[in-house]
Amino acid sequence: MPVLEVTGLRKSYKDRLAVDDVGFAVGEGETYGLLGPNGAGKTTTISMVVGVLARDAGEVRIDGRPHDTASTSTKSVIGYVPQELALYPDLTARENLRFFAGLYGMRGGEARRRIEEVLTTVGLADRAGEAVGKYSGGMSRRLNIGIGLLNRPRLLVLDEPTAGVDPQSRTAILDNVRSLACDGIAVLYTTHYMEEAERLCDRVGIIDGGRMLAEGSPRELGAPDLEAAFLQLTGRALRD
Ligand SMILES: Nc1ncnc2c1ncn2[C@@H]1O[C@H](COP(=O)(O)OP(=O)(O)OP(=O)(O)O)[C@@H](O)[C@H]1O
Repeated sequence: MPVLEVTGLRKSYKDRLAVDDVGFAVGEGETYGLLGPNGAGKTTTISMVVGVLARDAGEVRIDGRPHDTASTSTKSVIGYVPQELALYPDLTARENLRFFAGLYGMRGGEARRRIEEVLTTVGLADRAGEAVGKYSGGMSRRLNIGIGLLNRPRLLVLDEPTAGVDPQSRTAILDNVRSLACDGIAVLYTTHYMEEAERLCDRVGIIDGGRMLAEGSPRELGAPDLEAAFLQLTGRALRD
């Protein structure tokens, strides 16, 4: 059974149909990339998957259980890393993690241990005592991923985690995602970097105008690469 199963997802903003009959599944240890240009419907899709946005139609199942904005038991197994950073700049990385651990109901020794584990995972252990306001964009994003990992999610959802970050952090983030998938976490992430999706994803879904145009492994879709596949499917270059 897949960790995440999405069927017939639909969402309109007033009269604009942003997501139209989108479906896909992500299994344990699998990395699934949702690929598409700006405005394709990626953020709307994953917002409904994590349950921060109500859908108009369709179904989301986590480990076979129905999931929506009101589901607390399934929400607790999802780690969500939004595009917008939600960090307190005056607090250190460790203090930020402590705050979010508290929101997850983690306390005392359990919280302290998990925070140190997460800091090591995202490669910030030696900078954990610094105020986050002094962090680079890439380091902040890594901390955001750390927050998403605090409650040991079964499904980690990342919205454009490498957009606008320095090359060193980009590599660190990609290595992180790879090793999380090796640990059995299902990873769903959005990107418009074709080359990154080719390197990282077991499967990708190409979305445009709110519709899933094609789905498969990068090799299956490669014509000869994903960039060309997108061009073939839509008649447009991805980054125009
Ligand atoms: N809150 C909103 N109100 C009205 N329209 C919206 C809203 N959010 C998104 N849209 C529209 O819905 C469509 C899909 O947007 P969405 O943000 O899901 O795309 P995206 O693929 O994530 O793009 P990006 O890469 O720019 O984040 C776009 O046409 C967008 O303008």
